[in-house]
Amino acid sequence: GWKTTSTKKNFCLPKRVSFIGNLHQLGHPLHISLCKLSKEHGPLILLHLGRTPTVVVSSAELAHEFMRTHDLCFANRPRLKVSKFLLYDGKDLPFAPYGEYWRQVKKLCITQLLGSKMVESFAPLRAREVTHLLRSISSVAADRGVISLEAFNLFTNAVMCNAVLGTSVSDERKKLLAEMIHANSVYFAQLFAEDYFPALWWLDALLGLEGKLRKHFKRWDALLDMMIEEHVGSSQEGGACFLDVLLDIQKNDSSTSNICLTKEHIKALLLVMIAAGTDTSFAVLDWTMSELVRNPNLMRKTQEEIRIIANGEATVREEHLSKMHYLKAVIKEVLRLHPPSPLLAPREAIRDCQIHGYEIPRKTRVLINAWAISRDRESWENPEEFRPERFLECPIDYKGNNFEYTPFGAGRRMCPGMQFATATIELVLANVLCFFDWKLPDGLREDDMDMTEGEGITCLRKQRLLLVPVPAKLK
Ligand code: HEM
Repeated sequence: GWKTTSTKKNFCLPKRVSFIGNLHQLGHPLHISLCKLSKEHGPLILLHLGRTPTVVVSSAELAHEFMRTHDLCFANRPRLKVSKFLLYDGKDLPFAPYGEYWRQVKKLCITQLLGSKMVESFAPLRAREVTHLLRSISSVAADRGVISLEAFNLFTNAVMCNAVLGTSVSDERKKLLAEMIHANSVYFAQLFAEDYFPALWWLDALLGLEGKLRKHFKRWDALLDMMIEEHVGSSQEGGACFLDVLLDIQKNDSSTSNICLTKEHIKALLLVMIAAGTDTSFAVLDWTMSELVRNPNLMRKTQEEIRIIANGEATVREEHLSKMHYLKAVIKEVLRLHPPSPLLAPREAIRDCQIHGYEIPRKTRVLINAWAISRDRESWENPEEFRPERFLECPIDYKGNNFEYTPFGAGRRMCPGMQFATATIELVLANVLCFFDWKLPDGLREDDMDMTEGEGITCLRKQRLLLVPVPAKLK
């Protein structure tokens, strides 16, 4: 049960109805409804989601407690039904329980798969996919047509798949993957009865949810088998991809690691890499284009910087990016107002822990509302305003040391894909903004843009943005 400590601090408990607890108070999107609750009840609230006690953290100071001071205590993830079914029961990385397997694979990601050297080695691949995207935008522009930002989703997917599998993916497969990744995101946001009322595990089956999840998993499993088979049977161009590294470890050929990987581990890891890397990076592109089109002055300022630095070259290259301070500030501001994972990923207390005098028992689930924190008036001036300049004026960044701003999380469970993601995002934005001007389709005004968020664990716009690309007149 919940105890208060000697200082007798009581948790802020929104009034709850017996049995369902606070589930009825939660709306969509979850981070916004939790933000409203925390405004009413304080930055640390305890919800009873069914039988699962869940703490919601909504201030920078408390985020620091959970992800820095007591990070080890909260380094576990809850064992959710969706990860049991879709991620081969936690054989992935994001939902792997805290322990030796997680530690080894995380190390592998940081030092090899997603480390600086590997990210650099993918530069030609990023350049190739950017050229491919620029060509498809050009052909739309030549017909004075409209392009859906879905094209940018296929781009992030292509970069990720290429890095994972070492080969290009057909357009047809890209579309299939984009659809399956979106379905994952929706399943991860879904409330399954078993997660909140373990005794009611059968209810998910009765409601047909479990059947759908199983079917979805079977499609993934077959696709992953096929991708591995195709990879093993083909000769590779270029350097090592993620799958090569994993297969080497499986054969025990690698001297750098002593993890024991089964085929299921490999499939789980491929699945999360492809999914975690695609949707989140696309979300940043989606919101950046939306915010810039809505703020034409900022769009102009961003383009001016890029065009001066690119200085008439045929493409913007990675060497140019380090000088593009305003573009980097735009991306930071997008990650502040629209963090792709607004509640980070759920954590679970490994043991009892005391935070600010509150006793938090083992197994309590923890949600860090990064969305609410990066819009908190305590930390940010005019937080609702899209103003990239704020990042030119302050040294705050997303590397996990500023707890008022943690779009990639912080501590042991922090995202290992940050560098991979920013390299991709910066390059593609610099290019599409350099070579095209972007307008809304006829009849739509900036003020009419629908900025509502859609469903799913990754926060994307509800409506795909449609834009008219116009080739830029470069001097
Ligand atoms: C803009 C893009 C991205 C954002 C905003 C993002 C955000 C996040 C967040 C918030 C977490 C949870 C952190 C926590 O619990 O403290 C996470 C975890 C993770 N991300 Fe990312 N991510 C992005 C791109 C990527 C990419 C490109 C990859 C790799 C392919 C990736 C792989 C992972 C993995 C494997 C984890 C789990 C880490 C663990 O549990 O130890 N992410 N990410």
